[in-house]
Amino acid sequence: MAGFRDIDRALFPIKSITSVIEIFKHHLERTSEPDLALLSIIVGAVENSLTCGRPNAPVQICEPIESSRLPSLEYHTIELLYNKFYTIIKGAVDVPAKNTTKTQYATRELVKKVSDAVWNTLSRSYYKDRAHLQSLYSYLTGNKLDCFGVAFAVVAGCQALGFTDVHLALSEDHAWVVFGETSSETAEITWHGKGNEDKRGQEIGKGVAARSWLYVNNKPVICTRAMEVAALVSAINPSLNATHDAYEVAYLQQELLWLLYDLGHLTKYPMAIGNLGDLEEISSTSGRIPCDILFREAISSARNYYDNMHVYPYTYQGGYFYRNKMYKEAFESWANASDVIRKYNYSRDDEEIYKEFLEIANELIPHIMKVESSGFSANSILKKPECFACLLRFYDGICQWEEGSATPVLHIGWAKPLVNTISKFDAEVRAQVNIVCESNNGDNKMEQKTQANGNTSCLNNNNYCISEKENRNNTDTDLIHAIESKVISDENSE
Ligand SMILES: CC1(C)CN=C(N2CCN(c3ncnc4sc(CCF)cc34)CC2)S1
Repeated sequence: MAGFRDIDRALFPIKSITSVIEIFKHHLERTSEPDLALLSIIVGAVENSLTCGRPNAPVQICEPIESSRLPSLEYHTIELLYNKFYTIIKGAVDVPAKNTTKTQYATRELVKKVSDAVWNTLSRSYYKDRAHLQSLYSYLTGNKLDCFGVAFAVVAGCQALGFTDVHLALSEDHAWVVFGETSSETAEITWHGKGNEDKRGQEIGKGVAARSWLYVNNKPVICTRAMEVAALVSAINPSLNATHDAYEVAYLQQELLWLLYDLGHLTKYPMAIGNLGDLEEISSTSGRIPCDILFREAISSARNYYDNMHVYPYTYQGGYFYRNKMYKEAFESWANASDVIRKYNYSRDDEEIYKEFLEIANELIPHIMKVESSGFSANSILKKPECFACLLRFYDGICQWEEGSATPVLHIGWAKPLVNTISKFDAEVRAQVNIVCESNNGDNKMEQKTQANGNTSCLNNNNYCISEKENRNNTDTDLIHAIESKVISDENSE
């Protein structure tokens, strides 16, 4: 058990954000094994005291934020919780006496036993999606964890038992572990979504599940210990209520993400870079790179390390452009997000990303069209063929996502906003978009990623073209044809 080092002890009682950052700095810079349980308990306690604390707690006003006093966190409080965690985990697993010479690797049974130890000490029934259920502080004081929190607790438990080979694996909406001498073993350790039977102990989806977005085509973020610290920092939730954040918690999260960024621990973690971008957009840190660069770095990370199989980096960027009324750029980001999802088959485990695309298609894009078609300006996106091309690429990606899937994606609720949007572009603008039909030799979707000019809308002798896959053998072709016939009939009526 790593336990408390003197330096940690010396930093107690924790009275300010700065001292929390000092403890993280020490663990990240001076140890090979940052203590996941300790760090999670500390940030969980700080988050809890500032977001779920007593409503009439004394509010410091006009204090410099980093030194604003926290409700003091005593060393013995944290030590009690830390030892409670170790006792729970140690009690559930009889680990063979440490063999000093041979490194002991975890087994599937060991991982399952640690998962059971956490699982069986959770409250009987509680609202699993509530905020502030991600930390070991929540687990140890309230017996409640969300699905990410269970996965994190299992990895922290394995670390406490001395298994340095057990690491967190993260997709965009799920978490599991890798372990063993070559980290090639995988195991489910938490549940996913609502009403799904958990698959704890099983290997990660090999079959049809492997082609769903949920498992990111076997390109998950495989964490180091420091990236597991980045995951717990990303999971910090500053929300006070539906409309307000506790700004001290947001500041702590932002400063810790910059600490991890500077140490290089976010390089292969697109979502953590995106989270930092969101925080910087809200409140930029002077002397730091701007948030739009962070969103671009997240995309580069996903393209360089995860074969461009992650969607969220593009929706982080698209959301930023949308909030800042950069609508042409937003369309490009969303079309690029759609180019990722088209490579997958839709499965019922993919609800989260389905909701993301539904909101873009049926809320955000219609809002943009409304705003753009109310004022008349020569610079309007309705005059830009490249915007029309991006929208077609966006919708086409969703159609292709559905192709070959057991579960349908599109329904009539999608068609109305879609046709409304398309028909806002005049015929002479639409005429400038060349739909180039590309023959693909019927490879399944994942292999198509290396197509000649891919799916990007490109400038081609003054026309904008998007590649269109031939031999669409799918009912959704009707949708494309419906759009085309609608667009053509408009032409005839003009
Ligand atoms: C563009 C967005 C809608 C904005 N926030 C997003 N997220 C917020 C932060 N998220 C995350 N941030 C860091 N690490 C992880 S690991 C994970 C899967 C469950 F373990 C999710 C997630 C999930 C995605 S995507």
